[in-house]
Formats: sequence, structure tokens, C-alpha cells
Amino acid sequence: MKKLLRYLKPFKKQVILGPLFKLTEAIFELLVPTLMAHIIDRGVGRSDLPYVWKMGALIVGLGVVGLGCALTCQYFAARTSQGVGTLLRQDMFKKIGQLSHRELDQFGTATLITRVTSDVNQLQVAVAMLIRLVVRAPFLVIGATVMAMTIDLKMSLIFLAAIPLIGLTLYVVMKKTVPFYRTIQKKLDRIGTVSRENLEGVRVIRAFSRQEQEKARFDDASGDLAGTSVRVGRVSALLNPLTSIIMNFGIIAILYFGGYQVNSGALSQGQIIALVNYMTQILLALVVVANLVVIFTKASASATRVSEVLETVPSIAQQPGAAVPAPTAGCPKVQLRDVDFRYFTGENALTDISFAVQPGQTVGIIGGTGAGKSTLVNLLPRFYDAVAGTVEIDGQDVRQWPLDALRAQFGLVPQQARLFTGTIRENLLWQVPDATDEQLWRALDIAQASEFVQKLPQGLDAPVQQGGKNLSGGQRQRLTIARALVGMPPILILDDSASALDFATDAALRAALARIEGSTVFIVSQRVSAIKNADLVLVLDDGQLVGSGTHHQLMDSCQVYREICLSQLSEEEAAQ
Ligand SMILES: Nc1ncnc2c1ncn2[C@@H]1O[C@H](COP(=O)(O)OP(=O)(O)OP(=O)(O)O)[C@@H](O)[C@H]1O
Repeated sequence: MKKLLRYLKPFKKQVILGPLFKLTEAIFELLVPTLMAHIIDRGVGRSDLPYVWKMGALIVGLGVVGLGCALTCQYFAARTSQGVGTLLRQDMFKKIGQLSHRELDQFGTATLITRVTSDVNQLQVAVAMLIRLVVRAPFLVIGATVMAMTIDLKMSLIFLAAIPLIGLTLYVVMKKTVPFYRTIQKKLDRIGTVSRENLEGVRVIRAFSRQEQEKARFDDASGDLAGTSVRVGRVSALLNPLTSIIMNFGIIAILYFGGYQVNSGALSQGQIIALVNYMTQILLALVVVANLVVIFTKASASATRVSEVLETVPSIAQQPGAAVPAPTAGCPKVQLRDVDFRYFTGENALTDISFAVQPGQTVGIIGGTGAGKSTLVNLLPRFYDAVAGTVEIDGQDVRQWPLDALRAQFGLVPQQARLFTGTIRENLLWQVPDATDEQLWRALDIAQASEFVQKLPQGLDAPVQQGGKNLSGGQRQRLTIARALVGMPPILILDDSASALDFATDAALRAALARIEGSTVFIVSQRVSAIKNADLVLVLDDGQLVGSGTHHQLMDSCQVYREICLSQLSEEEAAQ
């Protein structure tokens, strides 16, 4: 929490002045019971109407000025809390953008969303309360006790007995409930995960008629949260009755002992009423203190979660002295030497991978589900770092490359065709913002997408809805291929990105790709037809490179490749 205090710095003025205004309001509030006592004793007691009017006007005046102070403080608190929230969200968003895939995998999307939204909200509430109530509430407790002492020292003993009792009650209730507030935050994450999966996978859920099971999963997550909240609520519900009982006993004591004092003339009726009012003020202030403890406990759990994100050091960062290597004749475009890789979950996803690819070659990567194909291509633009061995581009370890320059080498078509809200043109301009229409149409031509884009009434300016959901799966895939082609990148990676294309379009796409000059192309696919004509075919099996060579070489030498080919093609087709 301490580390986040720096976010208050830009709001120093508000953080200092806000509580001062609130303090002024509290002082006025403390004066009111004493003024009321005067009105009762002098004004009402002696039928002095002008005095009642004068003091009444004074109380109203104090109320108006107090209101002004409270509103000013409220304004400062709102500005500061909103400002701190905005800065925190901006920094978190920036940091999440810098995190490598490893850290993103470790956190998980749902918790990151909860942290940027709900946890930051919690901190905003804490900041507002810090300005509005942290000084005011304890001040009222102490101030009201002191005021009671100035009225009558003996009677104030009742206060000194009641306050620790109320304090003890608050302490016991807090001790029982506070640990739960931390778990509640985690349970919110779980609801986030289930909701997200359901919203994103709504079609699959309906197709498999899994609504009931998913509803049960959601009910389970929300029931779990509700259960904890109810447990907290049950204990917290004791707070008000218990403190009220103690306070009312205090008031009874004031009236009882005060009655004797009034009879003996040591105290006036007005003073008794003032003492009762001070007792009420103390109770209300202590309840506020209890709420503050809850708010700050929640905020401290949120602060830890927010800090975890902000303090995560991205494992993939540009090294000092990183530079683009000078071109060397005969140097492979891509080379892997003895590469091992594992995800944070533990086991090796790739083991001892070595191969070299010459510039302009087309490389096919084939293998069963989970063999490590996507993992392999994700190492090339340094989405992940190898745990052993080296990945080299143009003869230089990717870790020695400036990150931007390295990523600019690649045109990536991921497995899931993701488009962003905007127009087709805006989506195509991602890598090369100043690309001409001619470049865009050329990319669309190669990606076999120009025909359908031409048919759209707005052409390149046709709108793309969130995630591209107004387009078909095949259209989305073609646009993501075109997006990667716009800059004619030196290395193009197509990660199983033709799966939604029919065979004829897939073949036309591959023929068009083969005509591109200069680009080194990686085609990841489970279809033999997609990689058969590649200059180099890499065969992966359970994270190992079990074969590399041309189709014909592999048909003779690699058992796994032969089996894959013969499961999809006839002997004659495979032999062609
Ligand atoms: N983000 C991740 N975190 C943890 N493990 C992962 C992650 N991504 C992949 N894996 C694991 O790594 C292994 C290789 O996965 P990868 O996605 O590279 O396979 P693939 O050959 O591309 O499979 P497919 O053809 O089904 O896409 C699998 O066992 C998978 O469970």
C-alpha cells in the first residue's frame, strides 16, 4: 500500500486541505450541543426569546459554513480519488501492455480485468475516505470526550467507560470479519473467469447444450461469494445493535446520575442534553472508524493485487546495447540451436530443437495437436524466451535485438483470427500506418480477400464490429492474413491460419504466397497439403523435432511424417 502513496503526490493540495476543511466542520459540529445547552438553560429556562433567536441563528450559521466546508472537502476527495484511479488504471494498462506472454499466462486475463477495475475502485474509495473521514472521525471521538469533560469531569467518566467498551466490540467484530474481505476479492476473480468464458464461448455453450452445467458453475462461484459475504454480514450485523446497546446504557447512566446532579443544582438540564448529544456523536464517529477499518482492509488487499501487477518486471525486455545486426551473406534468416522451452506450468513444451532456414525459404511445420508447433513459432518474435539454447534471426540472438526492430521483422497471422473494432482499412494499417491503398489491395489479393472486400458497399471503409463478428470465420482469417502482408515483412508466420478456408482458397493462397519474393514464410498446419511443397518441413512430436527436410526426404526417413501423410493422402498423392 505504501508504494502506491506516490499516486497521491500530484494531489498534495487536496490531500492536505480536504481534511482541514472537514476538521473545521467537525469543530462546528462539536460546538452545537454546547450551544443547544445554552439555548435550553438561558433561552428556554429564562424565557429569553431574543437569546434563542441569536443562538439559533448562530447554529444555522455554523451549519451553513460547515456545509460549505464539507462540500469543499467532498470536492477535493472526489477529484483526488478519481485522479488517483485514472493514474493507476493508466499505469496498470501500460504495464500489462509491457508484460510478456509468460507473465500474462501466469496472471490470467480475468484477474487482470478485476485488478484494473474493481481493485482500483476499492482504492479510489479508500482515497476518498482518507480525505473525508480519517481525520474527522477520531477527532470527533476525542473532541466530544473533551467537550464532555469541560461540562462535568465526573460525568465524563461514563464516556471513558463506554468508549473502550464500544472500541472492544468493534475490535472483536473486525477481527472476525477482516480476513474474509481478502478472500472475497479472490472469489470475485473466479466469477470474472466464469463470466468471461461464458460470454466469449456463448455459441459453443449453446451448440453443446451446456447452459445448465455452465449455469451451475456460475451459481457455484457466485454462491461461494455470497456465502462468504453472508458470513461476514452475519458478524458485522452484530456491530450496530451491540454498540447501540452500550451507547444507550451510557445515555441511561448520564440521565440517571445527571438527574441527581440537576436536582442538586450542580448541572443544568441543557448540559445533560449536551452530554447525551456528545455520547451519540462519539458512537456515530466510532461506527465510522469501524467502517474505515473495513474500507482500508479491503483497500490493502486491493493495493497488494494492484502492486503485484505494477511491480512485475517483464521477463522480456530490451537489453542494453541491443542493435540490429549488419546483413551477412550466406547467414540463415532464422536459426535455432539446441532450444528447450517450458511454460510456467513446468514440463518441457520443446526439447533440443535445432534447424536453420535460409532467406526466402518456405518452412512447413507439422505435428499432432499439442506437439509444440505454435510454441515454436512464438519463440521467433520473442513472445517467450527459450530456457536453453538460442533463437537467432539474421545470425543474432533475438535477445540482442531491439524489441521493436525484431517484431517489425515479422508478419504474424495467429491461430485465432482477431480483428479490432473500426474499419477494414484501420485493421489493415496496424503494422504500416502509412500504407497506400495499392499496398492494401495487393495484400488483400494475396490473402484471397480482395473479392469479398470489393463487394462490400463501403469497400476498405466497411465497418468491423468487435472481434470482427460481422464477418465470417473465413473472411476474418483472410483479413488477418492480409494485415500481416501489408508491410511485406521479411518473415511471415501463418499459424494454422487457413483452417477456415476451403481447399481451393487455401491452395490459391499458398500459390500466391509462393510468388512473394524475399519473405521467409513459416506455415504451421495439420494439413499435409498445406506444407507438402515447402522448402523445409519440420516435424514435431511431443515437443521434439523428429524430422526435418523436404516432403520426399521425410517420406523416406521420418516414420511420424509418413504416418501423418498416409492418414490424409493416398500412397500416390503422397508420392507426388
Ligand atoms: N500458454 C500456455 N501455458 C501453458 N502451457 C501451454 C501454453 N500454450 C501451450 N501450452 C502447452 O504446450 C504444449 C504445446 O502447445 P502448442 O500450442 O505449441 O501445440 P500445437 O502443436 O500448436 O497444437 P495445435 O495444433 O493444437 O495448435 C501443449 O502441451 C500445451 O498444453
